[in-house]
Amino acid sequence: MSGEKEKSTVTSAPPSPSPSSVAPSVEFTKGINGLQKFILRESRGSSAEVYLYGGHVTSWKNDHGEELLFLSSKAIFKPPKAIRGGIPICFPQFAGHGTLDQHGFARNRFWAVDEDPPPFPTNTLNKAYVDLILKPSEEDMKIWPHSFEYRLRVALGPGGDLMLTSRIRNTNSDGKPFSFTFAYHTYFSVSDISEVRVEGLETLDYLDNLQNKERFTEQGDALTFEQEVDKIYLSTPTKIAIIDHEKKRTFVLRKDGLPDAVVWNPWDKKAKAIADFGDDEYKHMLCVEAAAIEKSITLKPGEEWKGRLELSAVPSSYCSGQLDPQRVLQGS
Ligand SMILES: O=P(O)(O)OC[C@H]1O[C@H](O)[C@H](O)[C@@H](O)[C@@H]1O
Repeated sequence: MSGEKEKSTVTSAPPSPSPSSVAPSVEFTKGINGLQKFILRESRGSSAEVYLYGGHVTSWKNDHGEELLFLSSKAIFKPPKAIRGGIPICFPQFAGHGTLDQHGFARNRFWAVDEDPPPFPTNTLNKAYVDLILKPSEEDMKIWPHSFEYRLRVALGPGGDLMLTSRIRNTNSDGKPFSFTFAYHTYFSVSDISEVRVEGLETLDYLDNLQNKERFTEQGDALTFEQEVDKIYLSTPTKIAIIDHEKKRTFVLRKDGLPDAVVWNPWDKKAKAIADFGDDEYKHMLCVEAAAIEKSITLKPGEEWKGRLELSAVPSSYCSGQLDPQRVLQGS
């Protein structure tokens, strides 16, 4: 199959702020190995790519065309392997927290375009966005016997902010509730992991996946990285920052409905053991994953859960300490 354009749609037509700008647009095309993807473009030049396979965001670029997400050079765009990098969706199970395969199955299913999504409360003016939907197949129901509708909207705002909204509804007709755990497994691209600091998680409790999920309390300082890390921070604030000193760039995560945050970097030894991950690539990535893990989400038939993640990348004149938990709680 060729990489030819199949269809092009403009989702909104805002007034042009300058003669050089173009309206936000959404293009449906073929990506790697002929897998279908959407390219979202906003008027100032930033863009994002979303594959139907996995409902997976694989690229997010700022208005200078710089890639902000890490995607492994060894990523395999071939089902049933999940794509290594970008934003895999972990649903209905995070990692091995249950009987399903690692991270559940949403990340390696083909999603469909949601042609007629229920209304969103958020304003879509000036945004390029796409709505996807995942419903379980008969095979899926054999391993997870529940009927659901998972709607995902991926939107790119005029400033280049990337927004993911998940709406998951229990559509069981047998009257049964279901429970799930969840994560937006975001791989951020960083210049050098040893130059990176994470703010917003200091002093919090976490479960350490490298120590039998034992519970510890983080020290008072911002997180820095010198070795493998795989921790689930609990009851985290709605804002977390990843400060990349070398790039002079700060990523800000804002999240809603997602109390936990996983921080993962495999470091050198584990990197070598992951087939679709380059030996040295751990130096250039950090996963900070907005999640709901410690307390699973339970939905009765007809109930819907919403989990939202908003990512922005700003120049690092960003003040250290801005995400002091107390100040975040006070809303400053
Ligand atoms: O290799 P994957 O199945 O994509 O998982 C990659 C990583 O995901 C999460 O961050 C988990 O906390 C890690 O334990 C796991 O190694």
